[in-house]
Amino acid sequence: MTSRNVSRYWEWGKKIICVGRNYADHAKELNNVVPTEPVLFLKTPSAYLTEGSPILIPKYSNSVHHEIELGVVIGKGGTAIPQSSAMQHVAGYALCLDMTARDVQDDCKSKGLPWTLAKAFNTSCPVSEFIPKERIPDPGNVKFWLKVNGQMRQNGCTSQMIFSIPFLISYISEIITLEEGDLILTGTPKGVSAVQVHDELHAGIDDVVSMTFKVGRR
Ligand SMILES: CC(=O)CC(=O)C(=O)O
Ligand SMILES: [Mg+2]
Repeated sequence: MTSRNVSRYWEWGKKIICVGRNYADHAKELNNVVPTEPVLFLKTPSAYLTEGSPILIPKYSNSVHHEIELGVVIGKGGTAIPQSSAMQHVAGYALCLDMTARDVQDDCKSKGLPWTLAKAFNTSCPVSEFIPKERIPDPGNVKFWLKVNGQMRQNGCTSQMIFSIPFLISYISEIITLEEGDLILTGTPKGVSAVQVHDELHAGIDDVVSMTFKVGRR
């Protein structure tokens, strides 16, 4: 049997589970209530994008926002994982973008409709190279940033998260069985804003990883 390499998890077609409103400063900038339970939504595997290909703004949106987030790559699956052993299920991390058609999301919210069109379109989940777990010894204190055309737009730290990574793994796995190769996007800090065609998005975790993506249109 050939063994698969988790560092190329995006080729496996597993789940992308996203946590929304996990940073109070971002919830407030969009006039959303700060949650007392995690807000979850999904992206499909066709949302994955790796460096070298452009983020494509869908035809039906005029306002696609960047949301820079820390992603957690699951290495060992499980259901109802206790918080105390949750980190044993992590293979590594990725810096991720949760590209969001904000105009469509606002419309869905006002009509009480799901966010699929706003969140799960093709290329809506650009990811960095895989970051092995050992390279981030304290995932509760990771500083990350995003620049658009050289200008700092988002600058956050996972210490600001409302729900910690072990809590999220435990909470999600009570509802949805986690599998090897799944990716959890842990939410974005404040500073989200619209991108334009030809913009260059450059993001990083200092001394760990950086990534660059151009923006195009379908
Ligand atoms: C309002 C949102 O789009 C929630 C979200 O994705 C987040 O990261 O927060
Ligand atoms: Mg997000």
